[in-house]
Amino acid sequence: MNETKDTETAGTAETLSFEAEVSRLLHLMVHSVYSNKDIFLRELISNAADACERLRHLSVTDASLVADDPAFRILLAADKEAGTLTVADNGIGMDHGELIANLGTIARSGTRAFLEGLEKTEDRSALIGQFGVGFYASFMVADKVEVVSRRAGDDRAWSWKSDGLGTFTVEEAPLEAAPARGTRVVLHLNEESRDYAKEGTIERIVREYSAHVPIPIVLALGGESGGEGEERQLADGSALWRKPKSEVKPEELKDFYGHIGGQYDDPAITVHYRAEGRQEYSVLLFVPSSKPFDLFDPNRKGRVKLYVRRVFITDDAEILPPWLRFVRGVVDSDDLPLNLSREMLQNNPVLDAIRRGVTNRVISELEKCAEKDAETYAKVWDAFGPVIKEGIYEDPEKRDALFKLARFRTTKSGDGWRTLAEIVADLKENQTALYYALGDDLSTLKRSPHLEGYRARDVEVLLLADPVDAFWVRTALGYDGKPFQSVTQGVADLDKIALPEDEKPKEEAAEAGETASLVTALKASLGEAVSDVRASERLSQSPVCLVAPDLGYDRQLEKLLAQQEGAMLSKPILEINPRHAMIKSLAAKTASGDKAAAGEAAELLFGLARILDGEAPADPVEFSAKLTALMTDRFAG
Ligand SMILES: Nc1ncnc2c1ncn2[C@@H]1O[C@H](COP(=O)(O)OP(=O)(O)OP(=O)(O)O)[C@@H](O)[C@H]1O
Repeated sequence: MNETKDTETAGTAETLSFEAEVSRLLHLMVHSVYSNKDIFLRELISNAADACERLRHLSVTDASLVADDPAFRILLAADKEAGTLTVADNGIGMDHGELIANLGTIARSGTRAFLEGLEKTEDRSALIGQFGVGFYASFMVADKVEVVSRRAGDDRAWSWKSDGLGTFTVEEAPLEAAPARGTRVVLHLNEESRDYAKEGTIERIVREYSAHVPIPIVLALGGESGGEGEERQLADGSALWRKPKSEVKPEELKDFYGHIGGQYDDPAITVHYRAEGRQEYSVLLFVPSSKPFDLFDPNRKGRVKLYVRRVFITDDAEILPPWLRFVRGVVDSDDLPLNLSREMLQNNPVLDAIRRGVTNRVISELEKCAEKDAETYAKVWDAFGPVIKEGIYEDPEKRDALFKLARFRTTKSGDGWRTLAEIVADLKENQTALYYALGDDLSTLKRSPHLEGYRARDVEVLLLADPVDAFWVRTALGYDGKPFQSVTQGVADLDKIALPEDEKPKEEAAEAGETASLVTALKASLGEAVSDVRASERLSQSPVCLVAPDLGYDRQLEKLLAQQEGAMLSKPILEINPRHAMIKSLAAKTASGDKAAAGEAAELLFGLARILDGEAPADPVEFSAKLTALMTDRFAG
């Protein structure tokens, strides 16, 4: 942020610039990328409710903060004449520094990622509308926004103003013109948005999006904001999650999900229950149906809010493990103390029991969905599978349960998904391992030469293209007694699995003796570049491929570790296909004493194998010189 002035000066306004990314976001808002502008109000009401809940929590230890005005509420007021809409709360408020930091930069990682996502995606309309972008959404409907805020317990108030065009001003506000506590946001509606100054419109939007925020919402009738005028309550602020399941309607759940999840999609799974017994708590959680943008944010924080007897405590209690961080919602305990300290969050047996109970319940709800509603589950897996799989290696205790939930693309799945149980049920006779291929993307993986021999024998191979796959697959011992084995590592034990009759290679392999002389000649030529050269079982069409030694890591995993940790790549093994016509004649030539042929071909074969592995030949200049010479022989003259 580019502060032109950073001292707190009463009476004079400081003009500050928005952080560059906020300006980009505001530009999008002003040119309204959202087709549904109504959502701005939900964003402001959500902020107001959060501010009230944060103060309610602080007041547990300092009751004086709310002594003057103990009833939290959100007040909406519309003024048709002036074309303004006001959203006021008596929550925690913001001081000078907070106003600048919170309303001048982008605080949430999701919004930042949303912006990046928008720029990368061609089909913007599919993304827009599902995600809220917070306070800045105001600029879709307003050409000027004023915020006056007084932090609870402070004796100064501050005013923030902006037209959303690059800068904002902050100055001290006279106390008589500021709320006694909390924040007032006044939107000066633009020409096209005057409708939002009508009471009917406001009521409709609140009913649709915000009827279940846990703070009461009132509408001041006749444009009176904060005076003695008439008011109508639009929402009672009761805690939806505390109501018995049978009394809650699906629309109410969806509305609450919007508030708590910050998204506008429909939840795929709703988990609503009350735990009774040793610990008593209410749970209302949602599995979204689309991916939030900060799913892969490195801090991997969950978004489950912890309440104690309806008082919001924190969204930092890590109720669910990081691999369930996509779940949104509320857990409200009857037993925890209201003034939970940081230490207690970390070491509290009640909270630990809640964590265990809620995690197990979410897993079993996912299982239930997988069994009963494959279509919805496929959506959930599509969006969150890569995250759930993190649990396979982070939480060994949950591994079996997660293997049940896991779905895979395989050489036989097409666009569908296969479970490990299905794959195991279809193992071929004598197949002793579950084979997998690791890579960056599915379409390259599917065409990998390493799969040829497996395909020819109709052996199913898991295609693992998520970055997380490399990690769990090397720690998982196996499934149902079958180890996981990479198709690019070690000797492919394929000779024990029968080839279907009509798939048997029509041409016999080169004589073993001829192949052996070619192997020796290639080894001599390639020297230190490879750790070994050998005849391959796994190839049926391609002449060569590279594999990793039996011990150590799979080739893809090695590359990943080399990138991330600078680890050394081990020398690969070059496998040659003794049934390939070119290899056969090269072998025959070598065996009959033509040593030069193998020497000439070695560099080209090795280069080819590297290209098939997604790499450049070790010496691209040498490789292209040799290839050019060959092509000249073939095509010149
Ligand atoms: N009415 C308010 N009272 C107090 N603080 C507010 C208010 N509105 C916004 N803020 C502060 O400004 C910050 C930025 O708000 P914004 O709506 O852009 O994102 P956010 O609310 O943090 O996102 P999320 O809705 O995901 O929590 C908030 O985190 C909060 O600290």
